[in-house]
Amino acid sequence: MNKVYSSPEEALSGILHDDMLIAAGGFGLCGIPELLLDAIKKSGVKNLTFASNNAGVDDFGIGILLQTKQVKKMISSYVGENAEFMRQYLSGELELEFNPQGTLAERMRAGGAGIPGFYTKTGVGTVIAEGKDHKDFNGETYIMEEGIFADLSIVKAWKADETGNAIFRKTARNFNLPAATCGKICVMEVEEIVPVGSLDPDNIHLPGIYVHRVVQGEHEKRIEQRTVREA
Ligand SMILES: CC(=O)CC(=O)O
Repeated sequence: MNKVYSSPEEALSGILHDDMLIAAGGFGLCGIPELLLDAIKKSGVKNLTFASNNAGVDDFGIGILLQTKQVKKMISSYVGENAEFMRQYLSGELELEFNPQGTLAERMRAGGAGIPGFYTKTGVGTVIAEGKDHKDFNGETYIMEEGIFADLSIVKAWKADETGNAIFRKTARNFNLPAATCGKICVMEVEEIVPVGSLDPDNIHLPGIYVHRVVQGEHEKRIEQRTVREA
């Protein structure tokens, strides 16, 4: 089955609609599915909820969709370094569901594994715990967190074969992996698409069975060069 699409717009065709919950990979500014985000921006879909560790910066990552007011709600753990995010949140335009970072990763992993909820000690006694089910296990109190079941996953891999067996690079691996598994459909942009059989099966981080569509992405090195140029 050929999963390779010729453009980010093609890779998302027939999938996007208003009010979607989208799980997006990326950590800091690495491993961001930037071309797919750009295609979502161009599509004009709105009232989106994103589950993503961060909301990018003003002109990169999910930040570009905040500028166009296409995002209704963020489910995130780190929301710094984005002035428009701060403005929209403080003015009440943007909803925010704040999660401890490990809880967010586990919520995505749980959704990908079909697990609707789990108990964690993280957040007990803080605002995070307000309104959540509390339960004691072995004399310790835990709170229940819900798995994330997204309509769509968008992720960025370093290398993948044409069937979506993927390898992520360094820090870009942490959120891309669970984000990829918790959506009904996973669209992946890849820095380098290689022929089936050329990746060592022992080195695959994400089996292609989770990935529905693949599209050629750009090299992160380009971003490093831009950052150096702008510094
Ligand atoms: C510090 C972080 O959580 C990194 C990020 O911006 O995603």
